Amino acid sequence: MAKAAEIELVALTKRYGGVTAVDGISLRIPAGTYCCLLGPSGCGKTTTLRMIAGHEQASEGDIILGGENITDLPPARRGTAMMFQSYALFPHLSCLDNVAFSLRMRGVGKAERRDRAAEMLRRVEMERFAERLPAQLSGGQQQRVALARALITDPSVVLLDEPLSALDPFLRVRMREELKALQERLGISFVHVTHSQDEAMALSDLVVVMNNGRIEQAATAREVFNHPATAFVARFIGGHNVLEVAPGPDGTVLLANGAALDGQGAPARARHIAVRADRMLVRRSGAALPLEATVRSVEYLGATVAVGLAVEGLEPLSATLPEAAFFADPVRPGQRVALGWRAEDMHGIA
Ligand SMILES: Nc1ncnc2c1ncn2[C@@H]1O[C@H](COP(=O)(O)OP(=O)(O)OP(=O)(O)O)[C@@H](O)[C@H]1O
Repeated sequence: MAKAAEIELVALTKRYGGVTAVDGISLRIPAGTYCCLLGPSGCGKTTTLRMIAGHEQASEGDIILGGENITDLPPARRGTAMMFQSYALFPHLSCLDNVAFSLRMRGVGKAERRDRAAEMLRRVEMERFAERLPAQLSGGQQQRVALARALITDPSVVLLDEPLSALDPFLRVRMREELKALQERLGISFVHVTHSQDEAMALSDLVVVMNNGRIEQAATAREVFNHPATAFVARFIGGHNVLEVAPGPDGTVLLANGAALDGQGAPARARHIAVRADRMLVRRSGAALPLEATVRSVEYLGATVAVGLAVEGLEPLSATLPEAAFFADPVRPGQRVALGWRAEDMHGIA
């Protein structure tokens, strides 16, 4: 087994002509970490992954793996292995031969290749399918074979480019659990590119939120959710209301519609505040809360109910209420309500 190793990206940059796809990012991924690169389309996550894999040459900066500078090494000599979005299995090769393929390229003899490939298939619980062709497998099974193929070179890091996006929602959640369990069992790092917030939150020890070729925040999922570092992160991660604010008199903050709030929880230099949707307080109109809102929408989600709210002069807001709390005193679209939040639930963002 390869040893788990720390990855460090140092001021890593990629330019394509005039386009800066990755803009001087620095990041440390400790050995044995499940790390998700999360961000909207075009933010540079795939380019970052491809630079770590060696499929893309860095324009500037360094990639250090286990203390070794691998920036200019060819892909096969880096100690990384990539699993592609479409799995890229060879359609004319059996599962076993697909898994053994890179060993053949390395000149490993046939008997050893087959033994090692069979062992790898066993590890992903696919040994029964060894002689099948990829087209004779389900999406989830193909993914396991692709994983076995990535793992056979004994990498210290597995790189996964949107590995779950081709799967239906049920299978996606199941394979997500499998990926996490496998990573924990192997003890090596997985670096996984996704644009799905749920996926990143569910899997990651380390969530790296990217935007415009830069890292907006790199932290645990809980830290990102509870203390989003920027307004972009708070909006992108979802589940938050993000509002512009300006400093008001006597330590208050002013919302864009002029309403003054107790500024506790928002530092004086905060330009935005974020409040989790599940921390919003929605009461009967006239209750002692600072805002009056109109209910725009009510969406029943099972465990919770999402209430869309409009406050004059502010961006649309949302509140997530536990099912029982909502139905104890339900509101309907068009209804006026009082709205607010506890000062300690308001998070200031510079
Ligand atoms: N080969 C290329 N030539 C020119 N520009 C490129 C090339 N590859 C990527 N880019 C640009 O670099 C930027 C980052 O692309 P990248 O594929 O890394 O984004 P991404 O975050 O992975 O997006 P997606 O989720 O859509 O795959 C984009 O603006 C993209 O258009």
